[in-house]
Amino acid sequence: HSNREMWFKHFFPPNVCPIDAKANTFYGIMFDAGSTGTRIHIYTFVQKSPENLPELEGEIFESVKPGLSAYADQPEKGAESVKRLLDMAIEAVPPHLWKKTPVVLKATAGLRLLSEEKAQALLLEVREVFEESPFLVPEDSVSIMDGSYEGILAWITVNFLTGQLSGQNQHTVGTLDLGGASTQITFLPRFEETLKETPGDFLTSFEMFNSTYKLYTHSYLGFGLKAARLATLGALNVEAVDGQMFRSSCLPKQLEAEWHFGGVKYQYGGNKEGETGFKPCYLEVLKVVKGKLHQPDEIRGSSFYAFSYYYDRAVDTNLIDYEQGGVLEVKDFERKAKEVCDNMERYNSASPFLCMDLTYITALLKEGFGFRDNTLLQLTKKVNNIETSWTLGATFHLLQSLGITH
Ligand SMILES: O=c1[nH]cnc2c1ncn2[C@@H]1O[C@H](COP(=O)(O)OP(=O)(O)O)[C@@H](O)[C@H]1O
Ligand SMILES: [Ca+2]
Repeated sequence: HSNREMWFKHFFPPNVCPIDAKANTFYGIMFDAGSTGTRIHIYTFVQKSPENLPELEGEIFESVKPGLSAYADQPEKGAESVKRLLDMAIEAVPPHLWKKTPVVLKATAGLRLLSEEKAQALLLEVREVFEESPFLVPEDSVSIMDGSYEGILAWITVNFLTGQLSGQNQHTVGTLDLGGASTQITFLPRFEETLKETPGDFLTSFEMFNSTYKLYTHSYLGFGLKAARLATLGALNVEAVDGQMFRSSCLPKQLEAEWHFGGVKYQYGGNKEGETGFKPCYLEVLKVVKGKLHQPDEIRGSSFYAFSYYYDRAVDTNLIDYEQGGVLEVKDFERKAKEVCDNMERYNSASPFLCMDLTYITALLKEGFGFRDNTLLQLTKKVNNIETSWTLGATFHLLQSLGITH
């Protein structure tokens, strides 16, 4: 007897308990093949009555590094990393539900940046792993996700978890996701002006939970934190990186090191002779973002939920607590960037990229999206113990398309 059945029996005498909790439990498995890692999210739902929406009961989460794109030339090995995670689902889902439990993998910017041929080879190998598993493999179960969906689905997740998608007075919140290779901004415009001023391909209508939302969303490929490092170093889209040394004023003066990303090896280092510190670093980073992003006026006055690398770098610099998260202003990132960049020796034990990363986040928020210094950012990793990731929104969408929910 599960805890849930005990919980029901607390309210109903055993003979009139209206729901067999076990018979109404179902699962969904969603893989996030990100540019820096692959993650499995196993969600448990309970349908308490046929009229109501199913309730999310819990999540099992596990991740591996590196991401699939690091296996660009060894697709079988990439698929093996997926199989190791899928084995967890075999343990977590009761055998009699395997056949009814859908498994889907969606890849993001890491695979978008690979050649079509290499990306397809990886996806094919993963599909074979899925076909050999006991789970339900829907059509198109393994694919590269469209960037606009990445933003929308994360927005659905956050607004579902914070209770904004149910009930009458909906005060939805905008979301900011900063991945390794791409970044997304998504919000529900409130002003007619915003809809008028926004390019058509930044607006997407989306139906979920019997409502239609016309969302502002865009995914900027190449503007993730790690892609931005390469852009700042001048190493993005460079053909022959071998033997080249990429230098930046955002790195410790004496540093010389190697870095692997997306299956490519880069050599990088500090400005041995020249300047280092926040000022020259900010100018370098500015070249990467200035004039490259659409700036909707409406966001200047609103607050946003921010996660992924916004969260990680805020934790690394003690701006927030790892477990609790917290509320920051845009200027807090700038203050930290100055502190780290102007005292690089002191922060040398952390990542050598800490100064560059914080400076990029500052420039992206201020000069990229056009946020104010005092714009509030709610830094969140989990809400009610569920990861804030597009994967939950994607699972709702999947269950809806399979007719499991409405
Ligand atoms: O389930 C999750 N919950 C919270 N953060 C996550 C989750 N999955 C990935 N992240 C964060 O996303 C960032 C990595 O981005 P990712 O590898 O997904 O690149 P991409 O989105 O550009 O493909 C890291 O900050 C990592 O902590
Ligand atoms: Ca991601």
